[in-house]
Amino acid sequence: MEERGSPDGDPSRSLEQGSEGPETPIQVVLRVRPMSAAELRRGEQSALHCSGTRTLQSAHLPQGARPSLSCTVFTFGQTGSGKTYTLTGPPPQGEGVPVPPSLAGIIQRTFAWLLDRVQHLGAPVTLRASYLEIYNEQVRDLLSLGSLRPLPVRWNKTRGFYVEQLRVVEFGSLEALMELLQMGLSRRKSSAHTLNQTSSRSHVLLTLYISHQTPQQMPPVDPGEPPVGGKLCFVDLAGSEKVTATGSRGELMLEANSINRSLLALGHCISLLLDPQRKQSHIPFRDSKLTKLLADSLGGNGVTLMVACVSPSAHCLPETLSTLRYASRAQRVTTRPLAPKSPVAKQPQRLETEMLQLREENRRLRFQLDQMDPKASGLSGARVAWAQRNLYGMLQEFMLENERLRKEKSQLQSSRDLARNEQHVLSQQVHELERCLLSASYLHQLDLGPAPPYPCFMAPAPPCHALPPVCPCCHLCPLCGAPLAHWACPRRERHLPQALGPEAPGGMPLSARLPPWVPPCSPSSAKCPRERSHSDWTQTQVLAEMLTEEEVVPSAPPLPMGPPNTSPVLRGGAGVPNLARRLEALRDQIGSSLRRGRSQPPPSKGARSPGQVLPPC
Ligand SMILES: Nc1ncnc2c1ncn2[C@@H]1O[C@H](COP(=O)(O)OP(=O)(O)OP(=O)(O)O)[C@@H](O)[C@H]1O
Repeated sequence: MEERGSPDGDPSRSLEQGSEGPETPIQVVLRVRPMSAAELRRGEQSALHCSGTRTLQSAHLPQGARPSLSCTVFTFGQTGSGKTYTLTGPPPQGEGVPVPPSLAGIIQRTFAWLLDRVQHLGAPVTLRASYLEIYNEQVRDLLSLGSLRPLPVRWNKTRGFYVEQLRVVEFGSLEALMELLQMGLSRRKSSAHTLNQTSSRSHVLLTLYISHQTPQQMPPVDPGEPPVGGKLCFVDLAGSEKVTATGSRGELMLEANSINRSLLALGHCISLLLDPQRKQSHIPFRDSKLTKLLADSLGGNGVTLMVACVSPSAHCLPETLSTLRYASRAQRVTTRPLAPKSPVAKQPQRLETEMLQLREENRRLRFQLDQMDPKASGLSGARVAWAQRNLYGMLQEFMLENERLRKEKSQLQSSRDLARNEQHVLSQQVHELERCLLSASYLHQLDLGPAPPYPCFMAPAPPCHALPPVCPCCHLCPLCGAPLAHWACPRRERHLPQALGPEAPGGMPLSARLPPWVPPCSPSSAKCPRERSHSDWTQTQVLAEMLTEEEVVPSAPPLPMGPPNTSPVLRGGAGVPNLARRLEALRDQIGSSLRRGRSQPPPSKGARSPGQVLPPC
């Protein structure tokens, strides 16, 4: 079931607003304009006499709708019946010629009264205005800075139906308002037809917004949204017309149809609002733009004044009677005037309830705060203190652990640097020893006899063999002249045949020759004869593996004095132990080679034995 009388049938919207007042009937007044010159010219007679109690007279026309809450004044009636005239008065007779106050329209009179009240009260009031027309079911902003273009009608809970992007202009004087009014009127769509030379072809809504706050104190929610406060809406409906009577054709006829359709929708809503039973149900305010924008006025939340305008002419009597029936129905519609929702305009009872709730909340929060106070006595206070101590303790622990981790990290870094240095030194030593060993083996193989103790063989440093081969014969050491193993020469393939010949003594290629300490291989052995490998020269499997092994880059050094629970990852890789093992193995190998060399008889005169060449490094 939809909310009673809610324009859009949304109950939540009604709940958001303040409490409703007593049901108030829509005020309807009748205004009969005098016979026009055209009517008199046509010889038409006046059909209405404003006398006695049978006819409501214009004398009851209010001096101005007193703006409180949301007020709507709208005029309705046949075309040419004087609706625009009633609201705005006669058009200006010329530049600077003021309209006599006695002829002023409702808008001028209302605004004059309003300004007077504002000045009298001395209250800071902001006045704004918007002005729109509904032409052929399109809403157009008459105060827009650009061209007239259709604007969408939206709806939300707080505002109800509203026109999006409608310009709202601030004004502060009657003259300023009249300027806005004239600007809007000049842009309003009007045409001439048989019954009215300046017939309005659109419904227009002039809305004045009255707020008690200055814009700085309370800016609107969005630029297009009118400020919170009172609202006065003046609606000048386009006149209903019989197309046959007005002789409208083409565009005029289309306009007339649109006007009549929207007036029909308005009449339908009013009929439904009249019936208390049907008022409970859905009111089709959405059927037209006009009913949407008048929904608040008719639906029950504002004060509404309807001015029925009729022509006295007998020629217009059927339309006049229709207007009177319309007015009669409308005055039975009741509304429940409601102040616009405002942050400061809450009801006293609601404020009192809120205050009590806030007091209770305040008391509860104070109690909770007391419970959290460490100085407070009792179990809760002790718990809080315990929690605080624990937190402090945890913080201290974190700090200590942080410090410990920092120290550990620094130790690991220095250990790593130390190990790297050690690895470097060991690498150099291994390198030198390998060279020494290979040179010695080669000399031994060539049977060159004992060699003088060349410095390069006596000590690891300087690493003369590590220098690039600059001598013409690259198999001799460029510094000391000691011969190098043939594979130690980077250009051995080019120089070896010249230096040593394609074959070494014995008719066997040098690379295939066995060193003298190698036991003769068995003829049945599949490996014999074969290309010599490093292992042939070193004769030690471990050494061969180590020499062919790729350099291991340690991920981290071992911890010399590492804590027992240190992660294995932090203890480092096997690079240094490998090098140390290689070094040790090389030393052993060199020693054993020397020993074997010494135990064998010298192969020829002047030949050097490896034992003589290579002292233990
Ligand atoms: N009270 C009045 N006194 C003198 N002239 C009036 C009065 N009311 C209306 N008129 C004149 O009657 C003519 C039609 O008035 P008006 O344009 O206000 O009618 P309307 O109902 O707004 O017409 P429409 O619906 O076609 O726009 C105008 O020339 C206007 O000056």
